[in-house]
Amino acid sequence: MKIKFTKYHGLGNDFILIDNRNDHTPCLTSEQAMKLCDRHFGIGADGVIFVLSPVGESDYTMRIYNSDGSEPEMCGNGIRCFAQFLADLEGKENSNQVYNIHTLAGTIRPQLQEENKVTVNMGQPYLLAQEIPTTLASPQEKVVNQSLFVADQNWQVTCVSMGNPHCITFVENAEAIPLEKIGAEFEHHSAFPKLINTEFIEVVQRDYLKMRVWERGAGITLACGTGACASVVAGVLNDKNDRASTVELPGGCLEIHWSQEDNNVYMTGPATKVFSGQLEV
Ligand SMILES: N[C@@H](CCC[C@H](N)C(=O)O)C(=O)O
Repeated sequence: MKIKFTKYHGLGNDFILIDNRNDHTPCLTSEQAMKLCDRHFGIGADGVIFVLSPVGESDYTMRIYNSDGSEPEMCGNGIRCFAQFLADLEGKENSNQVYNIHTLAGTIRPQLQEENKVTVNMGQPYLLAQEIPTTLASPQEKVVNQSLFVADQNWQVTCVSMGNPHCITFVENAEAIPLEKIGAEFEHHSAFPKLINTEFIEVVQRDYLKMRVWERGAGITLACGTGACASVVAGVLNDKNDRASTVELPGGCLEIHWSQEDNNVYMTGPATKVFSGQLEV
């Protein structure tokens, strides 16, 4: 079977996009997706994203596999690439088109902006322990600045779900965190039944954060959109940063705003096409 694909990235968080608009289910298995993500034996990517037919009132459905073949509920950089891919497919590049995208985290609304940027209404953050999910507090409590023992030391963590789960730690120097050594230990900690994405945040000033991330199912990546949103929410809960903050990631900057008016989190950042090709599976 021959399948066309296009590769995009959002600040170096890279994805293989597949036009699957006529189907309800992905045309590749999770094992096939995992092979395509391999940086030596495949195309190389942090995930594979499928544009599927709509569910309910939505325009399209997004499904994604991480590079290890697991399926997350949502992907922030991925949904900007998804919107840009749709704009390219539909010839809407220079419009302010809004798409209603059905995801496993509910309906998410990306809007095209100028210069390949996309603003996404990422919806409301989930803060209760049962919603993350985590056993770090009783089900109806929030996990804010709570102690977690990982890799032989105590970390003060805050947990936020943007549809997918995040554990955020504020540190003096994000660069100094040995992510490659400790990231997997956070991801697989027994306090997180669905595993966890882990962010380390250095507050440079109240509206500017530096972030490094270990993603569930993908390891260290150059950027994580849901992680940047969750980190700004965590910073507000800990009175570390403003509701509107720039988050600098290894791959570049995202603008995040947790709106006081509607409680939704808005993310603005680029989505860049890399190349197109054809697979034979
Ligand atoms: N890179 C993404 C998040 C992708 C999903 C994540 N690895 C998970 O398993 O939850 C983003 O930009 O949000």
